[in-house]
Amino acid sequence: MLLASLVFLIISSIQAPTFSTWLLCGLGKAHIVLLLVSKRLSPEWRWALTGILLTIELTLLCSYIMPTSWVGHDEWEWLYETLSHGHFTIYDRPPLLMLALEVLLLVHTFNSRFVRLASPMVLTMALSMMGAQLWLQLQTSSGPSESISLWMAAGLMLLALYQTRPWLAADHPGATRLATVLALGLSSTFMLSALGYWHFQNVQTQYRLERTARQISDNVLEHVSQSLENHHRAMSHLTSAWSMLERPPSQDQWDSLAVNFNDDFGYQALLAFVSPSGVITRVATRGIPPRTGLPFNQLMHPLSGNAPLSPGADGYTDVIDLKGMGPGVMFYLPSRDGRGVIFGATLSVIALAPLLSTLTTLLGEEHVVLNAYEHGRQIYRLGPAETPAEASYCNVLSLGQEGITLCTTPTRQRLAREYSSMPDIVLVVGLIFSLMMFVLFQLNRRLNAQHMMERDARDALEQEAEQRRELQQAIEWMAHHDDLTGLANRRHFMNLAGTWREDAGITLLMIDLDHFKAINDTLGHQQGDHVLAEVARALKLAIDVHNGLIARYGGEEFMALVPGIDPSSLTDLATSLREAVSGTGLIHPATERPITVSIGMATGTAGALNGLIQRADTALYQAKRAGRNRAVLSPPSG
Ligand SMILES: Nc1nc2c(ncn2[C@@H]2O[C@H](COP(=O)(O)OP(=O)(O)OP(=O)(O)O)[C@@H](O)[C@H]2O)c(=O)[nH]1
Repeated sequence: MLLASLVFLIISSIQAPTFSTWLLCGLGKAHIVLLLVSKRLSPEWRWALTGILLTIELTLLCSYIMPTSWVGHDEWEWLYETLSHGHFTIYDRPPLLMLALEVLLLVHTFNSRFVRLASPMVLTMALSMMGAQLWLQLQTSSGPSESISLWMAAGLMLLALYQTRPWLAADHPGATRLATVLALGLSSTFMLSALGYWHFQNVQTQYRLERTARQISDNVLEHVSQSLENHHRAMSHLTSAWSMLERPPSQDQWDSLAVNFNDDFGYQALLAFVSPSGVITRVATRGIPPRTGLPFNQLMHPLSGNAPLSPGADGYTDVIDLKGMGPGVMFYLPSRDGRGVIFGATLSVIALAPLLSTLTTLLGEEHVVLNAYEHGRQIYRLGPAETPAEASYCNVLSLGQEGITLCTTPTRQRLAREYSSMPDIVLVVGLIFSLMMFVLFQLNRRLNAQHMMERDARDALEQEAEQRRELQQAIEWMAHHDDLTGLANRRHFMNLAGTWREDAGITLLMIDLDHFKAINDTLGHQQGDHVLAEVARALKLAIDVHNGLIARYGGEEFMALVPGIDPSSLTDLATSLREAVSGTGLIHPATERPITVSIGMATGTAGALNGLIQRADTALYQAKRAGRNRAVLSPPSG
């Protein structure tokens, strides 16, 4: 793709009609070569070369968008002509669209992050600019220069495709693509508006220029026509004067009237009085030796076919060669005596060059060039030595029998002055803005995606932490409790009891299910577990009433601790526990009566817990021995 792009640019630069096209192609080729060798270059060199190219392109671009109040056309012209040794003028700049695209593509090579973000928009811009270039060229006349800019546009377009390749190759999930398309749509609308505005303004400028050119041309025509009319009127007066004399003017009369007349009209080459036979009898000349006789007959020669002194008619020639005075026209007005007999005619020769040179100041001020044509043949050129632009406007001047065509063409300087750089500024700013807009959209989308990812990751992390916390709690609970009954285990019980004040009076109870083995044996181990769990739940409820602690001591045996050592309340306590167990509704399979527990109790202080356990255990043993389903209080220790 890169090579194809290079080929297109080489073709266009070989045939480049102007230095600007050649320069633009050259910059494009340098850009491609830079891309080709960039991997072998050190970063410093790459940056330096890119910087040089970019400086040149930006300088060219600035010549479009810098207000002329900052840097005038003359300064730009001087800069370019100096740099290009006179090849290049400010009025022959590279096509703006192509130049803007090339700058974008070059900027595109700078930063890989920017490349990824801006790629789709650069590609869209390349497509739009190529389309716009093509459309503009179809609108205007086609010629070799147009086809060359098409080659150039195609080359730059391929270059843009190449540079957006990483983005095109990347795998985009559907949502991302949709977001990109939306961002592209919005940014492209903005960009196309800028392009549209630019084109509209250019068309307006073109209309304005055509109007101005027509106006200048009309002014020129009016100026010349006015001069000729004045001349003709004056000549009629002169002729009338001879008619009033009813004879040809004497030398004195000629000198007093005709010579002054000749001096008044600077563009008049010769004024003469001609006898009916065609011989010049009186003459006043400007630039032609004041002689009478043959030389002027030569001038008169073309008149012979026109019957110059035909009675009653004013006459004039076509534009003729005035032998050494360039092209010109002869006018002649016959004079008649009182009887209407022509006794001679006044002949005036107007040379075109002096006549049109009266326009020098006007043309110079307006910066236009004047060309005069007769039958399509250029016969005269006047105006500043500046290069004329293509646009010109023509009017026909009635001079002689056929008239001549006067065409005014504004110079390029004039066009440059008429052009406002505002459309170009709007276009370039619009392009940059739409690109930035797209990048911002993309950045925003990325940030959103990143934000969502971060939020998801944070949620997942929090969830995991919560799970860990729950697991930790479960582990801790399991470490401190019996999982079958949910009661504290023996160690936890001991730890909790250790927190009680040592001198607090307490009662320790050892509670054991009666004939539990038989339950297991008869109903099964699972049912035995159920019984254990139900009894534990009932015992806990009963112990909680007394703000005590209860734990599973092991097997079918429970251990409880309640504050207080009052013997009467101990009996109530034991009774409430036994009732709680029988209240579960569980029936012992062997006796077919509610299940029962035996309880051993010991009172003392919390500080002597181990001794209390031992004494309560002994009391429990005694309760079992005494027939079960009862409570025995251990006698107070020693
Ligand atoms: N289902 C079940 N049985 C258990 C569990 N722990 C211990 N046992 C059983 O409990 C029974 C205890 O039996 P013994 O020590 O003979 O006592 P007993 O049958 O209750 O008779 P006395 O205590 O003398 O009234 C044994 O059969 C144990 O297997 C348990 O977690 N689940």
